[in-house]
Amino acid sequence: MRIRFTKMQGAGNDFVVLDETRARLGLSPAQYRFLADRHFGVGADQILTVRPAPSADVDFEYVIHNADGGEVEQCGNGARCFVRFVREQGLTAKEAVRVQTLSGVIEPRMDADGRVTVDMGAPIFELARVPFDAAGLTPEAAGSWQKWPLVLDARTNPAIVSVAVLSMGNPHAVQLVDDVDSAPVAAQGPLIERHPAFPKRVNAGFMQVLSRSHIRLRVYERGAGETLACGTGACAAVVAGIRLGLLDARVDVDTRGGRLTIEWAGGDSPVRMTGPAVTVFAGDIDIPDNP
Ligand SMILES: N[C@@H](CCC[C@H](N)C(=O)O)C(=O)O
Repeated sequence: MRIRFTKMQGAGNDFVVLDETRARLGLSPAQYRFLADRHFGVGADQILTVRPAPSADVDFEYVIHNADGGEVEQCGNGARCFVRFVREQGLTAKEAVRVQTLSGVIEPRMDADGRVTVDMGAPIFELARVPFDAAGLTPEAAGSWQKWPLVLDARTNPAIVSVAVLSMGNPHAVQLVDDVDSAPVAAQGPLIERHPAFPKRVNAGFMQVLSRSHIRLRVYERGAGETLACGTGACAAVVAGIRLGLLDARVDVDTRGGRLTIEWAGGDSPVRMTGPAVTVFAGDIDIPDNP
């Protein structure tokens, strides 16, 4: 099968974007993995698919697959690319689009300066909804909140890391580090991602606080490995930092791929994320039936 694709990136988190507004492509998990493959396919951290609105109160449906082929609930950097894509393809002229995702409705909006701001909805702290299984774990009080001590792996790496746990529609475990450059992202990331306390796996964030309005962040993403930036990871880290008493309501987040700005007023208010969204190139690719 030959398909048309667009390659996009937001702060270096890169995407293959597919238009299914007219017809479903019906790709299998193996075919998503093929598209994401950096040697045999196009190469991407996630595959984003645009589908027609499933109900009258939204403009589109936004479907997200990780590089490992698994479908997931949310992708923040992808949401910014999504609004640029639907406008550039002539699918809408709206500056703000309401988008149905697996985890609810979000609203990305084009800013006057070319960046995109997304209303990502409110963070979720109920452990069962993250989901996080705290059985046998004792929380440590921190700020107005709590952190959870996790033994990474009793056999191969018995180190204990202390993580804040929350969902931005997708699950996140955020830990504080002194220096993101020397943080053990490659060693700990896969162990946190698959820690048994997270039944749906988790995105593992490593946050260095520079001031109350500025952090540095690396994220080992579920289903994709370390990426140059993770939008929901940036939202989760800032929300965690605010609840831990370390950050103010507006924070610049420096990732390896660029800067995102995150705002959260607390409580049930939505998290707002601002950052870049760039079209890199478009093309056609032959996808094998059984890659
Ligand atoms: N890169 C994304 C997050 C993509 C999904 C994530 N890996 C998960 O499995 O939840 C972002 O910008 O938020």
